[in-house]
Amino acid sequence: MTILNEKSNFNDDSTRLSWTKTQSFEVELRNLTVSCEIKSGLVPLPWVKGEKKEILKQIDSLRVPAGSFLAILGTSGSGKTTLLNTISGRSEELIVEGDILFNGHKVFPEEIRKSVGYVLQSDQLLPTLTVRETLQYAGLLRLPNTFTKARKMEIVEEIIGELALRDCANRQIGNSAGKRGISGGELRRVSIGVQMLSNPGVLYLDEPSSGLDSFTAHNLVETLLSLSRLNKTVICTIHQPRADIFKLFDYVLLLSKGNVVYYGPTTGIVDHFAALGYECPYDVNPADFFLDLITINSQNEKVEQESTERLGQLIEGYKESLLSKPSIGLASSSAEEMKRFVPESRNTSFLYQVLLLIKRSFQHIIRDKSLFMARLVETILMALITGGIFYNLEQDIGGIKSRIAAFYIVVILQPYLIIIATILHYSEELRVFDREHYDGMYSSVAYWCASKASNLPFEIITSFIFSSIFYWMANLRPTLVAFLWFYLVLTLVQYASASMGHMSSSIIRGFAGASLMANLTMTFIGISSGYLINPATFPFYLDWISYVSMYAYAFSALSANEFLGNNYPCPYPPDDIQCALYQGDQILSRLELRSNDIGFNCIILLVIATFFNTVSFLALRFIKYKPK
Ligand SMILES: Nc1ncnc2c1ncn2[C@@H]1O[C@H](COP(=O)(O)OP(=O)(O)OP(=O)(O)O)[C@@H](O)[C@H]1O
Repeated sequence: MTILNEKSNFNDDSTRLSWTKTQSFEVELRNLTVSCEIKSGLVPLPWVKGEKKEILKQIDSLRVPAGSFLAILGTSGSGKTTLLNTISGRSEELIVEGDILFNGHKVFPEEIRKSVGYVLQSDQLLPTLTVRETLQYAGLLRLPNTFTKARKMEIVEEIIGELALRDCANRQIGNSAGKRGISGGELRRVSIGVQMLSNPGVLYLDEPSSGLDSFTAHNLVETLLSLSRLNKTVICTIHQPRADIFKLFDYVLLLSKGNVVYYGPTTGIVDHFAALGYECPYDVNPADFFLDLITINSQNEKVEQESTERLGQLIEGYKESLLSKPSIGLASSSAEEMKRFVPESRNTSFLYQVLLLIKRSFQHIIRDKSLFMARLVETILMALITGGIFYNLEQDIGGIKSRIAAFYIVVILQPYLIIIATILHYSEELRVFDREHYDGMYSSVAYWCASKASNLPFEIITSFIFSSIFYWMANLRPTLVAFLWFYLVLTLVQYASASMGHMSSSIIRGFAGASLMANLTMTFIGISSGYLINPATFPFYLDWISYVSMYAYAFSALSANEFLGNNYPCPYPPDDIQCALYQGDQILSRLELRSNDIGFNCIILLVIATFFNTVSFLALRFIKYKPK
């Protein structure tokens, strides 16, 4: 592993951040108790107090020396993730009592989050970027702006080398939805690299080896050991490690039912349990042996009682041992390392974040071939199909009726597909946003601006393609001005629809929930377009829908564009009453639209899109989704 041999050469005395000057933290827990509130009832009411349930019970005098490697082990539900989240400042929903100290100073969740790295159990990365690009974007956003771009890239290359990612540096990340990419172990290392780029004093990892084969898991844990030797305190939770992996940890914390059963050097665990009467057989993996010992077996009452008694005895045994007493058996930090911790502020300017995120989002959209091609092919196919159905419309009564039907189809169908594509796109991208925003890489405002700007060109292009094919195939009003209005209206309704998709995704994460919300909204406002039901006939309590329906305004604009002042050849004598059926203004008045003013309808479409955009902005800003 290169990391052990290669000391970084990117010192920069002008900045706090450089590898050799990394401030590593000793992590100390004093009287730490973590509980949650369990509320009864079908719908938990915020003002009703629930029952308090302790998840972690009084963890005291637990010190993890700076630059060491600690593994938190325990049975399922023992509280490993809760502990990791608490000491990394990520347990907002829990009641935390007691103190967390970094280098002897009490720190609060906000401060902790800014100074540590947290590698989630699942890798939230954009699948279309290469390993190198992923780390470069993270470097550009996380490294201090006192570094030049060239220097940031140098640091990224160093990390790629340290994490043994050179062979796959130019390969795309990929995803489980069919996009081939790098292996699971490489994926984990990229996630670690992203966190390393904030130069954290402590690196936390939740089940870093889950889903990896044992060889890859061993390599990964070796990498983590190497990082700790670079003066990073590394703390991870892990499930049943192999014996050769177990040996790599400096310290082990054994948890069962929220109690500490052992905390101390890995080398001392066998002797500690032997002293309590539980000798680990030489041919058994110590991790398996100790985990079995601390598991409550509920197969039947008798064994459950036995295992509960044994666990109680082991917890007491630990409490009475020297290991549970402060500073016994553990190295303490030097005076230099006990310096007051200063939280890092965000490194880049707002404009820089927006421009970088726009570039990245463009890359992602263009490279997401399935979605990009689906959007393009779908637009062309939809234009050809609808153009084919309404091909070369006659100037007679049938043709006039078909024109009205065509406008309804155009304002509903194409935007509907846009909504689905938008939600599909954001359901993936927002998972990455949640992680990066939580990590403090950029502001939600910067992300919102970038996502709006990067998607707009695609709305403009796809609606141009659709309009160019459909308009002339259907034989609509044959003037350039009328075509341009048609294109503008279609662009605006598509933009408003995409904004609605974005809004749904910003409020509800995940494709299923967001598309359900968007579909319901769309069905509701779609019926009031003015084609299926005349808005003037709506019952009073539904009257408002047509005022907020983008489809109603788009339908009005397209109808006005076609019929206003446009008379079709009447087959009857000019003074025949039936000729009114061929006069555009008469047709419009029978449609009883909200407004025949195309410009006014376009402005309202913009207002509706702005409303959706404002809601998505507020949702991204104020609804916090904790990354998983
Ligand atoms: N926010 C919460 N609200 C209610 N209960 C919670 C909450 N967080 C954790 N718990 C409960 O606390 C216990 C410990 O959970 P935790 O996820 O920390 O365990 P774990 O050791 O990481 O388990 P596993 O290995 O299965 O992931 C579980 O019983 C869990 O249901």
